[in-house]
Amino acid sequence: MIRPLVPRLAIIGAGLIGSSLARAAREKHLAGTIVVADADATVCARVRELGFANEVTQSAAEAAKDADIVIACVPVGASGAVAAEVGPHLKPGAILSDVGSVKASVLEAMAPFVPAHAHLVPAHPVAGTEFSGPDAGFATLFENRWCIVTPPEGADPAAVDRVVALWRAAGANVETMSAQHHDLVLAITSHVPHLIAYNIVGTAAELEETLTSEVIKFSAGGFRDFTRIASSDPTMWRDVFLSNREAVLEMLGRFTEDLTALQRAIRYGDGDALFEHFTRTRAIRRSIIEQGQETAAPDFGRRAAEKPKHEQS
Ligand SMILES: NC(=O)C1=CN([C@@H]2O[C@H](COP(=O)(O)OP(=O)(O)OC[C@H]3O[C@@H](n4cnc5c(N)ncnc54)[C@H](O)[C@@H]3O)[C@@H](O)[C@H]2O)C=CC1
Ligand SMILES: O=C(O)C(=O)Cc1ccc(O)cc1
Repeated sequence: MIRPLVPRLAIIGAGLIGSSLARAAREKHLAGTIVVADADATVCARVRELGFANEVTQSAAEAAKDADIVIACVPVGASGAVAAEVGPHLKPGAILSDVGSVKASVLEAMAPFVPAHAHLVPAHPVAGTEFSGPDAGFATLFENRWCIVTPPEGADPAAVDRVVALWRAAGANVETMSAQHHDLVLAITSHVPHLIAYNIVGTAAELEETLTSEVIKFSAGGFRDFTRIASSDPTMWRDVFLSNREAVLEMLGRFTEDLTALQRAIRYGDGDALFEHFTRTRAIRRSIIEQGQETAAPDFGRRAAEKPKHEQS
């Protein structure tokens, strides 16, 4: 029998990302044993019904015992608590990782709890949906998507290689960078766009009653896409903005300045400025499509086949 990539894989948090990773690991035979822990008893019961784990427990500590790789798949604000719980139970050579959308603060929160005989190798699969919970996951979520690995300075190269190998085997393309750089890039590519969506949908919801109902009735194209993003999990996104405060504020500052420039062009009827701006942004969209990361559909990076069944039309 071929030895699996990870003899014992522990996944802490069985929501969208944790359950997708467990499903991918199961379908692709990446782990000898998949142990799933979730603090929520209802989630544990559902994971047992769905059957993508070999063992299910409410105790992260129990799941971490004897595990080769432990991956925290919880909101970033809970990653320190998970590290504190599993840290004392990590065996020599074990790797603690995560999937959080923010990296520097997660590294800072988890590092103090990782014993000298274990390794901390954080990661972020840049793939997801607006849905949460164990039913929302699917095995192909990471297929041909990026996973960014952010090893701390002096990380053990063999431990980093094992995390990279796991994500590649789950279908992802992997790139390595510092946690700080990750947070700056993701602030503009993911965090600020989510904030814009939350904001515009909030603005529409607070218009006069008749106008709001027309917004809902005629919502198509742009606004409809924003409502999808703005329905993402409130706990997860609260934690993202509180954890990546500096980078988000930096990018929001630049965004606001550029928005003011567009506002001025509209006010003064500067068609050339608007045309030049829209031409530049169109080119960016085209280069994303050419790199094969996006379909032409306005769907924030997801291909139809990657959507959960209930979403496919
Ligand atoms: N949703 C998305 O599209 C993406 C999310 N991420 C990151 O993945 C992480 C998880 O996100 P989702 O899977 O969407 O969340 P989710 O809300 O679907 O699942 C999180 C699970 O963690 C459990 N949990 C919370 N605190 C816990 C604790 N202390 N111990 C054990 N279990 C605990 C919850 O009960 C829940 O079942 C977040 O850090 C998020 O930033 C990364 C990429 C995409
Ligand atoms: O649903 C979408 O469009 C997303 O953007 C999903 C997503 C959310 C958070 C991440 O850190 C990565 C991907």
